[in-house]
Amino acid sequence: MQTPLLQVKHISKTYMNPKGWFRREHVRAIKSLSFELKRAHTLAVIGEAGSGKSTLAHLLAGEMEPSSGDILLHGQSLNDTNKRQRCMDIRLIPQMPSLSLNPRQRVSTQILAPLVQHRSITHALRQQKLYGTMRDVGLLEEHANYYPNMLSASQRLRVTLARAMIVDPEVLVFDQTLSAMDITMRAQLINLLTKLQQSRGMAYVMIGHQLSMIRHLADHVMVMQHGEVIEFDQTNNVFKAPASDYTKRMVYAYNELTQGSNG
Ligand SMILES: Nc1ncnc2c1ncn2[C@@H]1O[C@H](COP(=O)(O)OP(=O)(O)OP(=O)(O)O)[C@@H](O)[C@H]1O
Repeated sequence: MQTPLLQVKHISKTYMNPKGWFRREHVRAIKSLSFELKRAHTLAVIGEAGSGKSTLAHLLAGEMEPSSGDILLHGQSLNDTNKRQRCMDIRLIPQMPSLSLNPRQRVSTQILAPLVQHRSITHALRQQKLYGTMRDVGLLEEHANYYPNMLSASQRLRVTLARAMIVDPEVLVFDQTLSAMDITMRAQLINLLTKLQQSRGMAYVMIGHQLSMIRHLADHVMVMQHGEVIEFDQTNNVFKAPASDYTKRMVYAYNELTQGSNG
């Protein structure tokens, strides 16, 4: 059997919060969580506030280490991979992508930033990658010279996507990126992400509650509660027969909304 692209094995994360002068409060944000993700597949992660979704996103992206357990890419533990390579393999798209852009830097500088550390790459190859990636996400070459405030919200999102993709990642993690978007932007993004996944084979982990996006993009849905997985199934099954109370409520509200707007 083929090794899955991403394997998360019994990871846990405990935060130590200072409490008073000498005491520390232990917050177990994630407790023994495991899942697998294949190449060109999408996993949606949903759950109540404080269930550990963002912590999972940051652990996957290597922004902090799990307290225990292991994360493997192509069967190799990310602990054994050097930090820089790891950050290129799994890229995080933040909650408010526009805010992650520097208003005083040109688009080209920001997209190229993750590549700049690679001194071995020639100028010609860098430019080729820059324009190729911009084209892939639907930006024009002339946008390279723009500053972020000269672009629309949708174009700024494309810049953050291009910045993540310039190092050819295997996995993109979206940490509630889509929650603040309007319907038109979401529809554009669904098309773009589907196209990019087909052409590049990237896997996506999508954290958030946008059930319309999940329905269109996700192969599987994972539901978290108190740092644990309470439901994991194919997207169709979750929509047809949600198992947990949380998912039942979400799917019921979604059906009310969509059937209401159709009828
Ligand atoms: N940096 C931190 N230091 C201490 N505790 C934290 C930290 N980040 C998160 N927590 C705690 O860990 C738990 C999980 O938080 P997390 O943000 O991962 O959940 P979430 O599901 O993403 O929530 P939300 O949907 O509200 O963003 C919560 O109890 C939270 O208070």
